[in-house]
Amino acid sequence: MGKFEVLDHPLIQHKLTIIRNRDTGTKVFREVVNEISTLMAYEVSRDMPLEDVEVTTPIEKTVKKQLAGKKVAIVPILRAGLGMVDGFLNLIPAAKVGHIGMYRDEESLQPVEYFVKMPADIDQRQIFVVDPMLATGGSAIMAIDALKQRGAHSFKFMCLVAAPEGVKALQKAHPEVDIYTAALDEKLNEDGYIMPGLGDAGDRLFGTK
Ligand SMILES: O=P(O)(O)OC[C@H]1O[C@H](OP(=O)(O)OP(=O)(O)O)[C@H](O)[C@@H]1O
Ligand SMILES: O=c1cc[nH]c(=O)[nH]1
Ligand SMILES: [Mg+2]
Repeated sequence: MGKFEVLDHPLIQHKLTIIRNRDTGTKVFREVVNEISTLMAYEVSRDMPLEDVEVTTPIEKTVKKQLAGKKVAIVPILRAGLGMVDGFLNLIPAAKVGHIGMYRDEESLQPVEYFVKMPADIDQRQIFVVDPMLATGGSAIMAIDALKQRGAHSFKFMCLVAAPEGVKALQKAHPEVDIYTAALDEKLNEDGYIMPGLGDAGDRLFGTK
């Protein structure tokens, strides 16, 4: 079974409370999602492999560490996942970005895929799938299914708010995937929204409601 971690650093908790507030407008919402994503990227990159490298300081020659150059791809689930990309790239600027478009049918709550564009060497990359919300888990599961069909095999999933139902479903469908969230909320309501959650992440990021 992959990891399940709630990244509850005080700065992350504080910023998450700002975006939960219904009075927070689009501009601040977007900025704070970006900031939280950078903080989360710092946490989830803790186990990135290092290698020895020789470096000459002004004093002497020594052997120290550098990133081993493992290839990384960030895959946002559109639309809301887009809000997490720049924050991540702040720390891992050389990462490639793949996009997967998916919306949740309002009646059935089933995800519908509408776009996929991945880097050509996706099968060789450590993939960070990002989406602010893990609700029923349907979108995350279908996104990872789509990536596996294209040869990808190494995944971490990052969200801001998760419902217990979504975590369970994702763990059942893709047990090897590490899941990182900034908060584990209480449950889903009858419309499939996370309680207390933060509302519709895509609409709040892009001002579409
Ligand atoms: O876990 P699930 O039950 O599948 O729900 C989560 C999905 O719902 C939201 O997307 P939405 O369908 O609102 O699309 P949008 O990002 O374009 O707004 C959210 O960003 C996730 O992708
Ligand atoms: O609470 C929720 C659930 C799904 N998608 C969202 O954007 N918010
Ligand atoms: Mg939405």
